[in-house]
Amino acid sequence: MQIINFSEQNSLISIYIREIRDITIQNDRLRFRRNIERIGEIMAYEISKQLAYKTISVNTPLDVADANIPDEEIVIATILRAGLPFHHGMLNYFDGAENAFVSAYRKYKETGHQSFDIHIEYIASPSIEGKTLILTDPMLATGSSMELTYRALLTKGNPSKIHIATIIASQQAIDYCKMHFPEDKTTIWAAAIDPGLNESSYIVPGIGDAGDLAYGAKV
Ligand SMILES: O=P(O)(O)OC[C@H]1O[C@H](OP(=O)(O)OP(=O)(O)O)[C@H](O)[C@@H]1O
Ligand SMILES: O=c1cc[nH]c(=O)[nH]1
Ligand SMILES: [Mg+2]
Repeated sequence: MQIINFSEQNSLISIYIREIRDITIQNDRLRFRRNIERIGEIMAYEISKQLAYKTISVNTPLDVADANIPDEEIVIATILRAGLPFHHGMLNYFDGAENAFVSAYRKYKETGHQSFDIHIEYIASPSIEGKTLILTDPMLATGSSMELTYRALLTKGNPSKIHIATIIASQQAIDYCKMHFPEDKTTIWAAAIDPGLNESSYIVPGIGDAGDLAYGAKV
């Protein structure tokens, strides 16, 4: 399984990650969502370099030219709700992709946010049989939401390739995904990989609650 950690090299992504993390900047929701979207755009471009391509002919006003276009059918899947701006960024670049949406959220069992189950209640997806599945979620904390989403999507077919795209992953979630996704056809793309999780399974240092930062607190 290939793991690509963008924080190992400096790029524009470092600026956007800084703004997403910084408590003096991250509460500007418009900027927060747009930064996530921008990372989605850059990541889509990086993923596009790993696709298979075929050559077609196009008629220009003057002659015929060769053009290389992806030879893979792409489905971009996201996990509601924090995944939406990230998904949108990917879709800005893979504008011809099909789309899948899965709701996975933490249902806390008690106050104190210590103990929770992950609930999946909604899935809207095309067939993913033989296609390239890009799973997008800005936070990969324990990795459970990503795994359960993947399992839910397997009811729609077996993808030929899987790209897990995230903004911040914990090292624990990377190790978890290595155990629960097919080794030979999965690549993980992370803008940053953080060392820890706190007792509420939030990534440390992380960013806080991505869904709340993007869309406001929920009750
Ligand atoms: O790796 P995990 O431990 O499963 O945690 C990560 C999940 O938590 C966040 O969603 P959240 O449950 O906060 O829902 P929200 O998008 O509605 O805020 C995030 O977007 C992931 O889906
Ligand atoms: O750190 C975390 C973990 C789960 N969900 C988030 O939004 N942030
Ligand atoms: Mg949340």
